[in-house]
Amino acid sequence: MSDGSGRIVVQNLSKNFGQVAAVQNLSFQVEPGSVTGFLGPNGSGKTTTLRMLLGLVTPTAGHATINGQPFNRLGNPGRIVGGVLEAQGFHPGRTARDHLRVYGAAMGVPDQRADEVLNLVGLAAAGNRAAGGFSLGMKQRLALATALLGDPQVLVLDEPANGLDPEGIAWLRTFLRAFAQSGRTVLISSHLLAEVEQTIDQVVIISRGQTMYYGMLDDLRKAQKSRVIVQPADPQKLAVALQEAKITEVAPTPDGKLAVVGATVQQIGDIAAQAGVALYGVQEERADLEQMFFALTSGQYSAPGQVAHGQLPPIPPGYQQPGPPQGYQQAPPQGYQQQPQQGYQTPPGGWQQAPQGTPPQGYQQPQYQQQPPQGYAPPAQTPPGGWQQQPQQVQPPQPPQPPQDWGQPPSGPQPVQAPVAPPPPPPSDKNPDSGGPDGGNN
Ligand SMILES: Nc1ncnc2c1ncn2[C@@H]1O[C@H](COP(=O)(O)OP(=O)(O)OP(=O)(O)O)[C@@H](O)[C@H]1O
Repeated sequence: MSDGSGRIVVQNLSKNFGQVAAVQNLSFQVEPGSVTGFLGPNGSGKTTTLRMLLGLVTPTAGHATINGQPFNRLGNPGRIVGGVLEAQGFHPGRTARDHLRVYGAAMGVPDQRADEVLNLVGLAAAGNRAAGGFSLGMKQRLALATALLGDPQVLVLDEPANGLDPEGIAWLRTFLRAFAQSGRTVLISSHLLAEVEQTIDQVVIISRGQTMYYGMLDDLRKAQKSRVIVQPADPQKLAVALQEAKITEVAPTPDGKLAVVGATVQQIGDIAAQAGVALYGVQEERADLEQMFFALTSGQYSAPGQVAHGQLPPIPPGYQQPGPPQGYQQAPPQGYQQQPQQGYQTPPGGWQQAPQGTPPQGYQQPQYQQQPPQGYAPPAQTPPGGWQQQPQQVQPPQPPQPPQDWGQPPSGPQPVQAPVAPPPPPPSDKNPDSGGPDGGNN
């Protein structure tokens, strides 16, 4: 029996495709009134999880429920869940309006609902155009319109921002925030944190099918740390002086500077002065959220597998406390090798190692840049990789930036009149040519 809560529960969910463990023991919950981002690199298991949630793939173990029920036991799923797994499967010669009417009829909603949802997604002017001529962004909107036909309580969207231009992303953010503010539930996946950062409240980050972080985005923000890059006249002497002052997280940078964690600019300046070491430059750098994401998903770590809600992620590389956390493998990074200077002995314990390996495809390897990336215009959205330069002064962590559009009155989908009869096909399974939603792999 559906509990009507609008809650999504994923419990110890696993899926193997032969030898491929696509999803491993995944657990999280999405509450109504919130937007949860389901994030992970390509191939990390996002789509497989969403497919299990939408009843398109049979789990190997565990379960996923909406309103306390597996998808296939929801009485009229199209009225409860709107799902978009890919913006494909539209009949190319059919107009957007006709496409919606066909799906609406299967769901038992009146024809006029097609125009309502076209308006909701900003496609009113394109209702008479054939979907085959739509851009990717327009197809995303049409797919969303299809999911909204049944005026659902829950939205599950796989990479909804894919193909949208910046204006489209801003629009989607406003729409999803308003949808959630009207008391409904939103779960969206993405492989780009920056793309959804301003939209989501809660985040589930997965890598290789396993949970790396599950909790509020604000808590992840608070976990950001800063480090200070110092350019001393004598790096070795300063490193020793810092060690003696119990500041042990000190690492040489490839260009002969020192990266210091756990000390303020002032503390370092004082220690340098006492040690008689001249400083030619001091800059504070703050790890941005995207970099936390890289650190969590780069695959260099053995994954923790089960992470309780609110559990903070491991400290990103470069910010490790002395000694690697249990279960973690540290190795010298690519592009950031430990390079003791000539005649410059590495002090024992406290030399931190930075990230290893190549980032997942599509990602920029975070660099320990001394200069902000070219063209970087802070601060509305921090670009991937890179560190925010904060010369000389230690800045407190930046408060989360509310999206510009927050606070707008909810403008969610309008109620559908005359709920009707036969259980419609899942809206996500829109491709009549797919030969079955699971592609024979469930
Ligand atoms: N039907 C299938 N048969 C075999 N392997 C599959 C199948 N579906 C997914 N996989 C594998 O499961 C893993 C997770 O894939 P999935 O599509 O869920 O990842 P994803 O995070 O959604 O990736 P992307 O961001 O690229 O869409 C991958 O290794 C993928 O190759």
